[in-house]
Amino acid sequence: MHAEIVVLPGDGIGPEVTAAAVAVLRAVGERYRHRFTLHEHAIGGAAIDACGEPLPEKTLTACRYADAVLLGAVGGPKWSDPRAKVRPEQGLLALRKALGLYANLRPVRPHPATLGAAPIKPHLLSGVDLLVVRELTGGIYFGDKTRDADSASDVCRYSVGEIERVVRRACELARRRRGHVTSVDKANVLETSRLWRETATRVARDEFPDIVLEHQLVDSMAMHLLSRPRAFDVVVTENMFGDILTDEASMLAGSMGLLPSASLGDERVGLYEPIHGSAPDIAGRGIANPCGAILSVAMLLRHSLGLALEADCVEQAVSAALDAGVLTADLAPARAASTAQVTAAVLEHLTADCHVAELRD
Ligand SMILES: NC(=O)C1=CN([C@@H]2O[C@H](COP(=O)(O)OP(=O)(O)OC[C@H]3O[C@@H](n4cnc5c(N)ncnc54)[C@H](O)[C@@H]3O)[C@@H](O)[C@H]2O)C=CC1
Ligand SMILES: CC(C)CC(=O)C(=O)O
Ligand SMILES: [Mg+2]
Repeated sequence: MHAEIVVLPGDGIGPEVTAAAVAVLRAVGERYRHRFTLHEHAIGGAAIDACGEPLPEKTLTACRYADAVLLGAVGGPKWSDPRAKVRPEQGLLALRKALGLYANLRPVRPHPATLGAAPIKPHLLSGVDLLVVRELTGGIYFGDKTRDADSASDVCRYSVGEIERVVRRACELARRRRGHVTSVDKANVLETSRLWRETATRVARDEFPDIVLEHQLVDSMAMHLLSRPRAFDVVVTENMFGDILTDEASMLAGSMGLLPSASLGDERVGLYEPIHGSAPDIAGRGIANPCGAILSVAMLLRHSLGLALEADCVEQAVSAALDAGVLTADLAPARAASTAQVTAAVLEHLTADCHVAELRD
């Protein structure tokens, strides 16, 4: 197949992990004879430096016409002055909104080789397989903001339609999994959460009678995620709660650097990025974990290009590299491999022993 893919490396470790992901994408193209045409564009701080804005028109136009977008991360101290008029993060938020990517899928599946890196008892982690579906284009990140000398405000707003479509997406995904959805809100305090809960209940009852829906308040959910993570299948929640809970959930896997994501809407184009940020504390040292970015390539192949076998293959190659003990410093500080070494190990397994390869050849 032929696909046009826009690559947005961004800032900090963004370009480092994106280079790894692109190497894997190119290897998949060569191995299975697909023609992936890659177009690199600027976003975030890099775009502010190049042309004064975090999401240049040229970048947005390229993304609109692409089959998929692969992104690293944006932001960093260089652009974080509180008085700054433009911020790298605005570019990413604007891109998600412009492409209508309202459902952010963040799977969490601890790998046996990284259980030791998780600050959680291993017996709680075996069998954990959860999928957080985070609403991505509404809520407090997108509400009106005010600021004067001694006060500030951020408005959190959700419409029924915004809640319905993401809950529907979560229920559809649950149907292909274990049929259980946990909707997370703060309905004991927030009006937006009361609307969220009412809407989720109605959508599940009327359209998904086969799905078991439960509700959980976000504060206790933060605890349950760590104390009984096996209890969850699909978790659906609003934008900010999902952002925070998934960084927490990354500790089930052992590192923020391991988790991928797919941001989807109703159109074909999807945006694929690791859940982590630009990690300024380790940027430029060649030690970032590229697995979250590489696994985002697997999600891109599966969700935007319909290449499920190739996606499985990438996931198997990452698992094989982890099994072989090729781990970056976030997972194995005492015997750390570099970003390049982990990428090389993934590429080696991808071409050497991917069983899916034989199936298709
Ligand atoms: N999607 C995006 O582009 C996101 C951007 N950000 C931005 O990133 C910047 C830094 O934010 P932080 O709060 O420090 O969050 P962060 O996710 O960049 O880093 C948090 C911690 O995790 C570590 N870490 C993250 N990714 C890693 C990887 N692949 N390998 C090894 N270690 C990794 C970092 O070294 C750091 O100690 C900020 O400007 C923030 O706004 C934050 C989250 C998402
Ligand atoms: C705009 C981003 C910085 C928000 C975030 O932390 C994320 O999407 O994970
Ligand atoms: Mg985040």
